Amino acid sequence: ADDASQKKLSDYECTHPPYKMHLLSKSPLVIYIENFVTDEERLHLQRIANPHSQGHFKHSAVLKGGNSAIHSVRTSQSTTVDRDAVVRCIEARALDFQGFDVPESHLEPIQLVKYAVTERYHFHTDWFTNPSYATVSLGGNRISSFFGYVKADNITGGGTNFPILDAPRDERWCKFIDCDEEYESGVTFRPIEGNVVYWENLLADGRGDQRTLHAGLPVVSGEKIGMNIWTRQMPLPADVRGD
Ligand SMILES: O=C(O)CCC(=O)C(=O)O
Ligand SMILES: [Fe+2]
Repeated sequence: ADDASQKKLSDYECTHPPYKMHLLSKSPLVIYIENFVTDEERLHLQRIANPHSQGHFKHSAVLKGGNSAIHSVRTSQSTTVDRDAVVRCIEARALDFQGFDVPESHLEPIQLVKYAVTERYHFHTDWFTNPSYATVSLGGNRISSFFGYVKADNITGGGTNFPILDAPRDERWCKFIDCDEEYESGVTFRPIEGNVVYWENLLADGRGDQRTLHAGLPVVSGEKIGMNIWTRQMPLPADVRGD
């Protein structure tokens, strides 16, 4: 099976799916994107995250600390994935989406996050609140985030809640956000495979935007695998990029 998937990878050609965007908020900028990650890519990510089915997921974050406005408690497990042709294709899409002129060197390695039943990620911001994590030599702060759903079949719970965002009123949003949530609870995105939420983390002056506070709500049943693609203000050190 490994040979088969290796062979398939050597014939692989990067093509981008016709994803569909919906503007959720102009300030902070939040864009919901349907079908940003294809089924083939999702299955590939699940496979490379679990090379020996034991999993490479760890309870410690890659860059831990500093990125918490309130709590950084995360019971989920995270891992980065090797930059193979499929991963590069997703990276290229994330760069193109941001207007073509973000250099590849500003992208952190794609991070996958896995949640079993009851696991969650408490309220936090993706931008580092501790300036020592966001120095020029470390690539500065995280200008933007893509959070996508790589695996979420038969899941209950596990939405992504942004408590400070205003919930949109049009019913067509109810496909993507939990419309049973109280208006005061902000916006909770449903975990829907292939879709991603994109947002900008920093204000125009470079300070972190508190309104991007969010949490991964506890998974009630099923398993969830999410994907983070973070873009920095400046190039990352080569060893962090893994080049
Ligand atoms: O799991 C989620 O819904 C959100 C995860 C998240 O915010 C993160 O990994 O930074
Ligand atoms: Fe986050």
